Amino acid sequence: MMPLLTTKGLSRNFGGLRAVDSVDFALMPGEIRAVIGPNGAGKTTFVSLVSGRIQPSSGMVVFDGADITGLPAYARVRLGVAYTFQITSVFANLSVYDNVALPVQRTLTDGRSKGAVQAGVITALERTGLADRTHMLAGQLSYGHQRLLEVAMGLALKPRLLILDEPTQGLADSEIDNFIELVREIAKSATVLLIEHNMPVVMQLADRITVFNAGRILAEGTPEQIRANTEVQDAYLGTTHG
Ligand SMILES: Nc1ncnc2c1ncn2[C@@H]1O[C@H](COP(=O)(O)OP(=O)(O)OP(=O)(O)O)[C@@H](O)[C@H]1O
Repeated sequence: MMPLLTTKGLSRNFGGLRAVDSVDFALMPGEIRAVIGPNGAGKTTFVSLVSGRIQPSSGMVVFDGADITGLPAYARVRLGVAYTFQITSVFANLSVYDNVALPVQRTLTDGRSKGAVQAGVITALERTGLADRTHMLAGQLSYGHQRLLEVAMGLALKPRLLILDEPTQGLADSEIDNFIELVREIAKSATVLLIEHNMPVVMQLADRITVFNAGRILAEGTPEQIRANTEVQDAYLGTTHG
């Protein structure tokens, strides 16, 4: 089987800092992959390079066999790479429905009819359990529901690869259980790449784990392999992440 996504020698500098340093990475179709690592390890920079939110200093990104290095984020969305927008991009004074519909209207210019857009938005809201809140203002949703709204915004783009950046941060335990079920459901039709700090979530959800440290991949493996890896435990010592 061919990987859905690969990176080769992917690097990104910020001034003198090499935030992502020559990363070779491969993701198989249908996988749920968790990216973990201490604060400042380069996780967000790495997934931002994959999504096209930022561009690399060197190296390449290949999606489904095509070199997508240099393509802007919206062009990658059209190919099937969606990144969940941080909560700051939820428009509090727009309806839940419009928050999901707008990214679709902005990025997918594949001649979809209004009805098809509408159906896609409703499906995404149903899958995330927000269908009975479509007309509420997004700002009236609870924090947990706003985080689900971000996922709905990504899902409505019908991604083949859905990238989630710390999706469970700030959720209550009961919300986290529902979230785990949601991601398993999403993974039936898409590949999922998530940055996650909540270790029980990572251990329950991930098929494989990639551990970043100082801009590089320190280790990669199944949850069992990563749990038993003393190098990984050492990398976390002295860091303050919860
Ligand atoms: N836009 C930027 N300008 C300058 N430095 C940056 C920028 N973005 C990230 N960095 C630096 O790059 C390094 C990696 O940051 P990044 O956010 O990718 O780490 P992370 O693993 O996602 O950390 P966290 O778990 O805290 O979110 C850090 O030292 C950070 O300060």
